[in-house]
Amino acid sequence: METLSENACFGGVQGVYRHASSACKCDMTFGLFLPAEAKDGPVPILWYLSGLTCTHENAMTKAGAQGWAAEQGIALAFPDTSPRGDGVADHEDYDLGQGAGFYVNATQKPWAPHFNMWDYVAEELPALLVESFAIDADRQAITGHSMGGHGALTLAMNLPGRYRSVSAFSPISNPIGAEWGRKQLSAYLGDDEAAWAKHDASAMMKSTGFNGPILIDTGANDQFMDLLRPEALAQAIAERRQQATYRLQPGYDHSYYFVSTFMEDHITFHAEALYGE
Ligand SMILES: N[C@@H](CCC(=O)N[C@@H](CSC=O)C(=O)NCC(=O)O)C(=O)O
Repeated sequence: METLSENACFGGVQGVYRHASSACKCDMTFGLFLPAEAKDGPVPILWYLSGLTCTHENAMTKAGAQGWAAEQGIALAFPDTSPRGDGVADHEDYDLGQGAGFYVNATQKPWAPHFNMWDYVAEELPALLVESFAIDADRQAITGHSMGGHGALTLAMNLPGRYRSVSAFSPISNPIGAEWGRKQLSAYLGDDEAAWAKHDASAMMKSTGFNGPILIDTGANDQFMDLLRPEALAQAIAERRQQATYRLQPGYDHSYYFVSTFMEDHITFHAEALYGE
């Protein structure tokens, strides 16, 4: 693993690192914020999964998360959103290919050899972080924005016991029922929709749910509302009687101005779960 940068940040360190990924079969870059407490021993970690067009850098520089994480003594992981590089397939559309990995393991050409973001985020990167940094593997939580909110919710519901809490900012909530989802799931996973269900937060909520607290915020003025389909997930939460707080925030859109506004709430929410019994 190569250190690309390390900067003092709120008493801790904001680092950027690159490593050869076996899951994605290319070099991958990620950001990691370690609070001051990590000098004394392993700290809890909050994963932040980013949205379409993002790299590891967008949330790291725009979400305003480090100050709140430093107050709570929590590490923050910022993975990239897809494999990248000259030998990696891509598409001219901004919502397919590089920058749009959708947190699945692709089974279809030309994506299959590299687009394994599920394995990368669920297995490879956690193992690397626990091995290389002062991270407590037993205290993990996950959040994300838009495509990353979809990833956070589906990973949390598919991996019971892994994350103590899950939250999301304007998540893609029903990809089977919207163009932000059908396009990518058919490209990466093929036309058999049975393989899509584990990657649909509303379907997973109906079938499985989450054994822990959930917090979701979406801006009421979100310009992508019809693609996100929050109503499908809200209905599934209600039908399941799942423990959850689902808020529509008046006046807010899909941007990082919205994400940064509610970041304190989300980190406080995760801290309660990460430090509880
Ligand atoms: N290219 C489009 C839309 C891009 C966009 O809004 N991306 C969001 C995530 S959308 C869902 O996953 C984002 O986080 N962008 C990065 C940022 O720093 O804002 C357009 O430009 O309209």
